[in-house]
Amino acid sequence: MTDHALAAELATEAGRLLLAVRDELGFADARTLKDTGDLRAHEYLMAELARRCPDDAVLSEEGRASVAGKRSAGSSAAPTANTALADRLAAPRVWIVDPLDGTREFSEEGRLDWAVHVALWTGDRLAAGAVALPGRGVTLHTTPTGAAVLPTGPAASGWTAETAGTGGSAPVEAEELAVPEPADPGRLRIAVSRSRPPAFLAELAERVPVELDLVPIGSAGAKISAVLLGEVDGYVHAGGQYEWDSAAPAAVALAAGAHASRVDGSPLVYNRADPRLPDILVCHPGWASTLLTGIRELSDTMPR
Ligand SMILES: Nc1ncnc2c1ncn2[C@@H]1O[C@H](COP(=O)(O)O)[C@@H](OP(=O)(O)O)[C@H]1O
Ligand SMILES: [Mg+2]
Repeated sequence: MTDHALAAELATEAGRLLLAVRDELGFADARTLKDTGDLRAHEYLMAELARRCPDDAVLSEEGRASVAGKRSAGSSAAPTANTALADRLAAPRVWIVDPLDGTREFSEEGRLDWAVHVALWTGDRLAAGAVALPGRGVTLHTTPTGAAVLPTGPAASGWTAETAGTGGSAPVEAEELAVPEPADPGRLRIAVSRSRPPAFLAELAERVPVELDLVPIGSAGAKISAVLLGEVDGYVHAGGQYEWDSAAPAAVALAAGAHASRVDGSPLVYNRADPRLPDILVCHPGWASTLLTGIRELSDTMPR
């Protein structure tokens, strides 16, 4: 099985577990639902990666020392820890996973904007990535030819008993994903955080020669997927985020021909000692310079 197929399988299966957690616990106690979802998906991904890629390092949001006291419903176990820092920094292959991105939206009944992220960093690049959108029944992922795909057809909602573990080919027909041109070149729809939209975007809207419509969506993975699916034209975030929030969706976005960078235009770099990666811009490449120039002019007021 290729790294791409493995990433897609693990993200999809973790997503199924998360749907089962929603069914099991319901929405009455949001805190328990969020913690249980975070930890069940984390434990599944850690166990599968340890079994199937025992020599690889892993960086998961929920494997940090700072979440060691967190417990899921019905379990007394602490989360499985990430690869030790020195070993991770020296590792040629590092899986960077967010077991549940958009935790808040996961805990809100009816919302589909949450995701599972599985990415592979190989020292200087994102070598593979998958973003499962379990509520929508799809997983966007990279392929060995350097493309990005969205599986389609009857089995698109996941891997079946027949297709899992049968040598790495995609389980269903796959539609190649190519970041679409904005539908209306005079008006860009920009996805932003529901809870922490960057304040500078209002000012950016005054400076760029197009109208900006801000579209609040939860989860970095769901927002970047929305760009690739043509539901919005870009994603701008600043003020705080971590490597696991963007690694997998950035891998898919780059493979789909999108621009994905820091908001100063520099490349997204992963597997650093400090996993903070506070800002990101994803859009069609044709709009990158307009947005980057507008953001650069605001740089005095940008959050650091
Ligand atoms: N200012 C900030 N500081 C730290 N993390 C942030 C952040 N803004 C967004 N994030 C993280 O980025 C992800 C997407 O956020 P949002 O939906 O607000 O756009 C969320 O991940 P998790 O849900 O995995 O915690 C959220 O915690
Ligand atoms: Mg996240």
